[in-house]
Amino acid sequence: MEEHVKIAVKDLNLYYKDFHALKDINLDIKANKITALIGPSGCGKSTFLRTLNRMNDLIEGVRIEGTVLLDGRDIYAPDVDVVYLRKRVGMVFQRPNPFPMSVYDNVAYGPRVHGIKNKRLLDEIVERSLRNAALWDEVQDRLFKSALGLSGGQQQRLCIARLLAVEPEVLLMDEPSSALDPISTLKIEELIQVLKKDYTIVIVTHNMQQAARVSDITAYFLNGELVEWGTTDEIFTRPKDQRTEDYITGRFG
Ligand SMILES: Nc1ncnc2c1ncn2[C@@H]1O[C@H](COP(=O)(O)OP(=O)(O)OP(=O)(O)O)[C@@H](O)[C@H]1O
Repeated sequence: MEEHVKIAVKDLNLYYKDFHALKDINLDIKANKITALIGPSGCGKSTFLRTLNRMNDLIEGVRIEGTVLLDGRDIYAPDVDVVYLRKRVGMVFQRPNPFPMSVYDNVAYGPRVHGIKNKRLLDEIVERSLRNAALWDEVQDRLFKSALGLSGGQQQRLCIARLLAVEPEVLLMDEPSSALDPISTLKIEELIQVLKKDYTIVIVTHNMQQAARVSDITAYFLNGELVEWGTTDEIFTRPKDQRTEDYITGRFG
């Protein structure tokens, strides 16, 4: 069966004023797979991730050329509703950033913004989202307490629950466990594995073991170029490009 390409990136270039940060990127992001973006610091992984839901639009002096097709439609077309795009393609950041409000209100925030007022429906969404983020058992007794009282790992899963509550299709994760301890990291990795059944996931990681453990597809970036991409198994055992080999064997980066 042909795999569905959820996001097709074609000839993508991005400039921060005069600085050419992404160079002719071509990549297919497959539905219900986990794609890991790896590469040394400053190679453009986060910049690339942000092009997938137009988060770079918020940065002054950014110019983008090329196309990013989500289910075949260009997300940079002039008629695209960016708020709706970011609901479909949501993002989790490096540091957990819950809102300074209760656990419940954090998760209900998105659905409320999208017009859901019914209390029973909101209760259902909050519980389902927290369960799907593997957090329900730990917070069901403190739903109305501040989210800022949760541990870092719990806060990050809360941010994932907040994202799931608006029913996205693609989850972008920018080093989601880099601020967490090893046990919380493991929980996030297990969660990501479960979520791929229902979502398409793109994860930036500094940690090559993490990429090898969690992802199906790996893309190696260097100096704004996508050097190569393929199945994680291929990239880690039979890379085609010497530069990839140097990086994954730890000779560089
Ligand atoms: N807002 C900005 N304005 C100008 N240059 C930027 C901006 N954001 C990033 N850059 C530059 O673009 C390049 C790619 O940065 P990016 O953050 O995407 O890399 P990265 O691979 O995610 O790095 P890291 O792993 O350190 O987070 C870097 O040279 C960076 O300095």
